[in-house]
Amino acid sequence: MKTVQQATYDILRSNNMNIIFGNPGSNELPFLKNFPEDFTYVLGLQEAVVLGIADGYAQASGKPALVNLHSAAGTGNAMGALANAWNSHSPLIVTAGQQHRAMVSVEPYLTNIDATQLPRPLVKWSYEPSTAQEVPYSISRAIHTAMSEAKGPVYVSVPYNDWAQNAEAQSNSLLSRKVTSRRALDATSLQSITNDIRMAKNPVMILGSDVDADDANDIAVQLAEKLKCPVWAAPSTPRSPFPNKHRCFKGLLTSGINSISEQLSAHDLILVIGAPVFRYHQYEAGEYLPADAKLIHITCDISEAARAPAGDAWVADIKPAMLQLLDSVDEKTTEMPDYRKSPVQVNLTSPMRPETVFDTLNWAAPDNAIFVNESTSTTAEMWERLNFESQGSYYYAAAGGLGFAMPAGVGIQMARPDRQVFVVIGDGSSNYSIQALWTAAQYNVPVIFIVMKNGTYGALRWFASVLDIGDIPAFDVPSIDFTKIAEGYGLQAFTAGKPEELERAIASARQSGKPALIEVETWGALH
Ligand SMILES: Cc1ncc(Cn2c(C)c(CCOP(=O)(O)OP(=O)(O)O)sc2=O)c(N)n1
Ligand SMILES: [Ca+2]
Repeated sequence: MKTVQQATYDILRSNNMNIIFGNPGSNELPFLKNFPEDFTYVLGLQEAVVLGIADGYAQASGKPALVNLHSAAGTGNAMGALANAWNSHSPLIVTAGQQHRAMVSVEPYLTNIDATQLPRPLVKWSYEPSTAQEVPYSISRAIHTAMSEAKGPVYVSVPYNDWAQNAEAQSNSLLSRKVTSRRALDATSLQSITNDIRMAKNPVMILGSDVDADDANDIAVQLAEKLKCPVWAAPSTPRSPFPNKHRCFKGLLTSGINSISEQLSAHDLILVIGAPVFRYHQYEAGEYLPADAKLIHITCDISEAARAPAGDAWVADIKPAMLQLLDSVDEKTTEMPDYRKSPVQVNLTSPMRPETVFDTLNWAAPDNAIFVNESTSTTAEMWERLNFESQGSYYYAAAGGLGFAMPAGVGIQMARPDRQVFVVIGDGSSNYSIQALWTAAQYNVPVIFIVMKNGTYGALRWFASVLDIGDIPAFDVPSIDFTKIAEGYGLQAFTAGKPEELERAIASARQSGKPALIEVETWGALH
């Protein structure tokens, strides 16, 4: 007779989930007892790190990831990271240990009070099984829910005495289950969209992270070349849906209601695929669409479709829908868009400008490098100067929650050992989950962290100017030595003040095959 713990590990095995990302407390120990040889436990020193690593791993591998947190306190620490995972449709099965089933209602020490409420609304499903025998069924349901489009995190709270109970023999039926959801556009919808595209004189495509998540960037290129249309990445996109040096690519769409309408005012058809309409940032009054423009929205997420403020939406899985469009639209006879002007080389000043850092990094990085961005005031320059040419080459915090990039970089590098991962992060953002450096060192995950040290919360200074706030006492973050912090966590560290120093540090880090942190002093408010 299998225990609930053994039945659960069998379900994880049958779903090819043999890594557990976690940080344990006493409630989780029975789940980890006699830890199976064929599983790996990846320890993060704080739960935002744990969930961030799992998020990066799940996004870069396309596989569901199992997270194991400690009761309410652990779940609470992970909520910021969960907001990012929710917005990036990351398939995370977040489990948390609950107190002993016999005394939960008494609320003893380490109780996860009203456990299923805590992670809402940032999970697709949240459950605490009513009996120990339900646990394997709940874990199986959690995996298939997380993996069905739109993918997303789920939460299961498990009382710690459940794991040693006997599982139902018939729970073995869960091991062979496959749940597949691959929804294409029905014929009528496809016909309607194809007609609108045929009638359009000047279409534009806005692409989002779900294009990259569904491995459809190459289809996006074929579609853009067939339609001869410009392509923008959706505002604040957390992944790169299109090669950013392609002649059709025009950059990151702006993020104000009115500014977006102005930016797209020349177009009579706006085709949005794999992104919400839209992830606005600073509020601006104005029209959601340019006059006389029609918006067509194809998304895998029914909530994105329902909440959009304008346009017509179709819910379908991204790759199947794009293949149908590619097959059914007519080739346009207009001219192909021109390449964007190449960015000018910025004069070498000391300290380096971000542009100089990015040009140097782009030169030193291998072609299929992966960049994880959390240098919030330099995102535009990054999109201008780094190469996001291949699938899965760029990641960013989908809910804008800082503390994503360092752990996600570790998870992405674990998922993609064949590609070099660079985390490019501000000196402010570096403090939100810096404990990820320890996990990189301990598990020898050779990610390279580049800290852009301008001594200030640069993006907040920009936002303050937009909102006409003036100065506030919470802008500057001077006097942090990230090399000492990195060395304290067991990581090799370098400083770089000039391009040649940055090149040398990157080369040394890559030759070592070990993780490294490079602190780069860059131009900022304190200069
Ligand atoms: C968890 C969390 N806390 C605070 C913020 C607010 N915030 C903060 C504090 C930013 C400044 C980041 O500064 P940085 O040094 O990392 O990068 P830049 O100097 O390039 O802006 S950007 C931003 O949205 C946030 N997004 N997420
Ligand atoms: Ca900064």
